[in-house]
Amino acid sequence: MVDQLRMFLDRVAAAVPPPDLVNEITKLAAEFNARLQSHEVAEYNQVAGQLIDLPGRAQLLTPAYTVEELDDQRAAGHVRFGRHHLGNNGAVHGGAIPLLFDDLLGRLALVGGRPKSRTAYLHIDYRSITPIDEDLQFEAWFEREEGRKRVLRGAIRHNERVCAEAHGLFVALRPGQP
Ligand SMILES: CCCCCCCCCCCC(=O)SCCNC(=O)CCNC(=O)[C@H](O)C(C)(C)COP(=O)(O)OP(=O)(O)OC[C@H]1O[C@@H](n2cnc3c(N)ncnc32)[C@H](O)[C@@H]1OP(=O)(O)O
Repeated sequence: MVDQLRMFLDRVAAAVPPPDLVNEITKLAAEFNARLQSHEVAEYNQVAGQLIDLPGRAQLLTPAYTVEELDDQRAAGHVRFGRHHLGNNGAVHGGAIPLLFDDLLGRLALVGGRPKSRTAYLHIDYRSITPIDEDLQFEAWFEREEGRKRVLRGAIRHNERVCAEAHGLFVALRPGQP
């Protein structure tokens, strides 16, 4: 379902459908929404975002990324941004790139039994165009840990070319801290 929804977003972004088809699809989408509404659960019971083996852990906000290597210091894998992530001229929207890094670095910050943390800052350097509809490689790693502070870095590459780099501080939450 999540794969189809991601594809739907890409199709909506790319298509210029005739009015009849727009009306038909709007009705179908309204029906899907109504059917799902009756199955809504509280945040802590939802599965979207918890399905760690699915691309982007089935979190629709996040680009579909797949972790292929993971230990308690480093993660690596690939990501593909779709048409609905387009900024312009074939380049990924500048706001979609921090989404990937926040999720990826935030996830690595948890590995190895570390307590939950929240992003205190996330700095992105846009080094070159990040293309949509291409398989891109990413890497994330720990720079250092000082008490509750975890400083992580990341990079996205298209083949050998660096597209974007990230530098983030994640602060481990105290017990009971939201
Ligand atoms: C299957 C599931 C997978 C799950 C995989 C899930 C991955 C998703 C990850 C997503 C993560 C997010 O997006 S989280 C959402 C976005 N972030 C937020 O909403 C956070 C909002 N901010 C906060 O809640 C707070 O400011 C905190 C928690 C970040 C920090 O507050 P605090 O706990 O009171 O700590 P505080 O004493 O202020 O700071 C602790 C230390 O960090 C330093 N520090 C704090 N903020 C900063 C800062 N911006 N820049 C520099 N340094 C800072 C302080 O100087 C201090 O250093 P020293 O004096 O000790 O040296």
